[in-house]
Parts: sequence; structure tokens; C-alpha cells
Amino acid sequence: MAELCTHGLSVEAGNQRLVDGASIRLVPGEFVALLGPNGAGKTSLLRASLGLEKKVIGRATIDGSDTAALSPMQRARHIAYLPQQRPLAWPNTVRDVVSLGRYAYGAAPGRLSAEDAAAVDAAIARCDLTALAQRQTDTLSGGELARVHCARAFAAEAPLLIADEPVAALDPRHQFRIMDIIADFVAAGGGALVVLHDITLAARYASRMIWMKQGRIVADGAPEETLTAARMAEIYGVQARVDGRRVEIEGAV
Ligand SMILES: Nc1ncnc2c1ncn2[C@@H]1O[C@H](COP(=O)(O)OP(=O)(O)OP(=O)(O)O)[C@@H](O)[C@H]1O
Repeated sequence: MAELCTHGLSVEAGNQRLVDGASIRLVPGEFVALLGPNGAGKTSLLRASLGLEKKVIGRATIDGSDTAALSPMQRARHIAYLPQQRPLAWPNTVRDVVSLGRYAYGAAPGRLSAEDAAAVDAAIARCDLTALAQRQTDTLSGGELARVHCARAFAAEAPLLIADEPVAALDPRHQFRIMDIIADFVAAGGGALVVLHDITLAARYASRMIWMKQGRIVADGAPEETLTAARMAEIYGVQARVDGRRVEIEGAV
């Protein structure tokens, strides 16, 4: 079974500790929301778990192997990463951009095996992009482009997905569409670790919530256990009304 683990992972930059002793685990069948205020260290933790940060203490492993020791191709076969910054080098067709996700198998746009092409078509269909497959990416709306980035991640057919704020700047309907696509991936046997700032959305979809503050993980568990008014005050400094998975933010504390 695919398993991503960090064991007491810390990340440093200069004299600052961005992540402090974080231990997390992600396996298929889980939809995990990673939560915390701006600057809490969420992106640094994700990058370190993928072996992409330099000054790291502790271990991050995929199926027992240190992620930092894996080649980018090996890593990409285990885990798809949708970063917060998602630049496109140049405008291209949707299908060609999604094809870049087959990098893990040595493929490139215009050089796809039958298996690569099938994976690209499946990712395009999964993200509801079939009608847009030949469109240039610079003609797409923000919501459509967000689905292209998801499809590119899914094209690798990795069992695990890490997505850093995949619904940022999307309207509510498009947020739900992206979250539904990730939920479908999990229902089909994948495991997803997703950074979200929208607690309502996180509570609706996540099977587990990991809460971070000032580089530390302060809670990790089911929404029913970890989503409380006290935690909302502790983590975000807001007053909230919580009823099961329902949360209503009333204002700053
Ligand atoms: N290379 C670096 N050098 C110095 N400080 C850094 C570096 N990278 C990140 N930081 C700082 O570390 C802190 C954590 O950043 P990080 O991006 O991990 O937080 P985050 O929780 O993902 O925030 P956001 O929700 O705003 O994206 C921030 O204060 C950031 O300025």
C-alpha cells in the first residue's frame, strides 16, 4: 500500500524553524485537509515531505524509502504534487499540458505511448475537460484552468495526491467541482492531502484534519473530534459556532 510518512520533520531557513517536529501519515482512502493560518508552515511541510526542502531534520518516506533520495521520476510515480504556484511555461493545448503529467513515465507531449494516451484521456475525462481538450490554455477561465492542473496531476496515475490550495481564487461552484474531483479520486482508492483555507469546505469533504500553528501540528483527527470552537480560536483567532461538521465564523476573537 502507498504510504507517505514524516517522522519528527523540521524545516529550517536561516535561523528560523518553519516546521517543528511534524509527524504525519497519508494512505489511500483518506481525504486529509491540512489547515492553519498564513505562514503556519503548511507549504514547507508539504515540500519537505516530498524531499524538496534542503535544510531538513527528521525523515520523510514513501513506502519506507526516503523521499529526498528518490529521483523526480520515481517520486512522481508515487505521489502527484499540485503546488500553490502553478505557472505554465507557455500557452499550449489542454491535452498537451495534461500530457506533461506523464513525465513520470518518460513521456512528453507528442511522444505518448498508447498507455500514456489512455491515462491522459482518462484524466481529461475525470476533470470534465473533454470538450476543452484542444483549447489553448491561455483562453481558459480560472476555474477551467484549475481543472487542467488537476488533470495534469491525475495523468501520472500516482496513488497519492498532495494539493496546495487547489481551490484558491475559485468561485463556490468551481470550488465544489474541484473538491468533488478530489473526492472521486479518493473514492476510487487514492489518498489526498489538501491545503485548504475554507474550513466549511474542509469539514464537508475531509475524513481527517491536520491543524498547524507556528510550524507545529497541534491536532490530527476526524473533523468530529478536532473541529471545535476552541480550536478555531486557537488556530485562527476567530470566534466560531461549531455543530458537528457545520462551522459558522462569527468574527475575530
Ligand atoms: N526560504 C525561506 N526563507 C525564509 N523564510 C521562509 C522561507 N520559506 C518560507 N519561509 C517562511 O516560513 C513561514 C512558513 O511559510 P509557508 O509557506 O510554509 O506557510 P503556509 O502555512 O503555507 O502559508 P500560506 O497559507 O500563507 O501559504 C512563512 O513565514 C514564510 O515567510
